[in-house]
Parts: sequence; structure tokens; C-alpha cells
Amino acid sequence: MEHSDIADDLESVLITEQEIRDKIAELARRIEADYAGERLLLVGVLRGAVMVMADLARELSLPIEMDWMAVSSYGSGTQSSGVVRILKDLDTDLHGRKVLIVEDIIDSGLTLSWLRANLGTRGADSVEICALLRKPAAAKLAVDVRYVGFEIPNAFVVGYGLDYAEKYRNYRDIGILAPHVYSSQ
Ligand SMILES: O=P(O)(O)OC[C@H]1O[C@H](OP(=O)(O)OP(=O)(O)O)[C@H](O)[C@@H]1O
Ligand SMILES: Nc1nc2[nH]cnc2c(=O)[nH]1
Ligand SMILES: [Mg+2]
Repeated sequence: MEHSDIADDLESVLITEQEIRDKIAELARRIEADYAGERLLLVGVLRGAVMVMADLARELSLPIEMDWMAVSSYGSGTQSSGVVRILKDLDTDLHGRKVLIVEDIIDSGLTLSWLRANLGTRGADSVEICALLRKPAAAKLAVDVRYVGFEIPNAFVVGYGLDYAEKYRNYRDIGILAPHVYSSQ
């Protein structure tokens, strides 16, 4: 698929590739300052966080390790089902580790509050969260998110890892999906 085809399915671009790059660099400087001298474990949440994880990891000048979890709370729709399932667990023992969960987006906050609680029982030294995007509903939650890239409005966004029915993850900007895409499904 050509990029122009993806762009036809967007109502508008919300965050450009360049803005994402600048924000990841800004987050990386904060993380480097906070974890200087530490052996950080980045935990990426498949599949949405793949792009953030790849770019953040390469931007960090710290010695990091990477592991992955796959959890699912959405299926192929745009509404949270309210049920979080582990589809793939970590391979790393968390005892004594400084863990940073890396996410693309916090919407209801359900995925991350569940994940933070789950990882919190595994003996880690600390479990913090870095999310590129956060929607208003989650900003009100008690989940303490140390690193947030952008506060965004309550719209369904795609691109830079974020999908709609598995499409648009490879779009370089982050955009709001056009209504005709939903109605044609
Ligand atoms: O704050 P919440 O309301 O829980 O929503 C956020 C989660 O939803 C999306 O993942 P999804 O479960 O759709 O799977 P994916 O990462 O494979 O796209 C997104 O990547 C976050 O992980
Ligand atoms: N692609 C995508 N996935 C989500 N999961 C929760 N919110 C969103 C969103 O706005 N876009
Ligand atoms: Mg996800």
C-alpha cells in the first residue's frame, strides 16, 4: 500500500513524524537523567508500542535491555472490551530490575493499570511507565505515568504503531481516522 492511500483514510494529521521524533528525543533525555548508572529494562507492549520502542531504545544512550509482552483488551474494534488477556509473557526475571513499560497510547487506562499491577508483583525494584499518547479519560485515572509524550483529544488515532483492524500501523504520522473508513467496514 502507498502512503498516499493511507492518508486518504485520515480526516487529519494530528502529530507529524518530525514532532514524534522531537518528543521521543525529549523523553529520552529525561529517562537518561533519571536512570543514569542503572541497568534499565524496557518492556514494550505488543503490538502498538513497536515503533515507540524501536525509536526510544535507539535514542537512549543508556545500556538498556528490551523485552516484550502481548496483552489484548480491544480485539479488532475501537472500544475496550474491559478484559485484559496475556497473549505473550516476559522472558525476563524482574527481581531487582528497574522496569520501564513502553506504550503507544493510554486511552481508558485499563491496559496499563492492569499491567503495572501485574508487573508490580514480580519483585522489580521499580516499575514506571512511558506512553507516547494519553487521552483525557486516562489523565483522570490514578495510574501514575511518569513519562507522557502528548496529551491528545478523545478521537480514535492511527499510525506510528497504532492500528484500526490491523491497518495503518506503518503510517509515519499520527492521524485521526476518517468516518468513511468505519462505515465501509
Ligand atoms: O488504555 P486502554 O483503553 O487500555 O487502551 C490502550 C491500549 O490499546 C491499544 O492496544 P490493543 O489492545 O488494541 O492492541 P495492539 O497494541 O496490538 O494494537 C494500545 O496499543 C494500548 O495498548
Ligand atoms: N489505534 C488505536 N488504538 C487505540 N486503543 C485505544 N485507543 C486507541 C486509539 O485511539 N487508536
Ligand atoms: Mg497496545
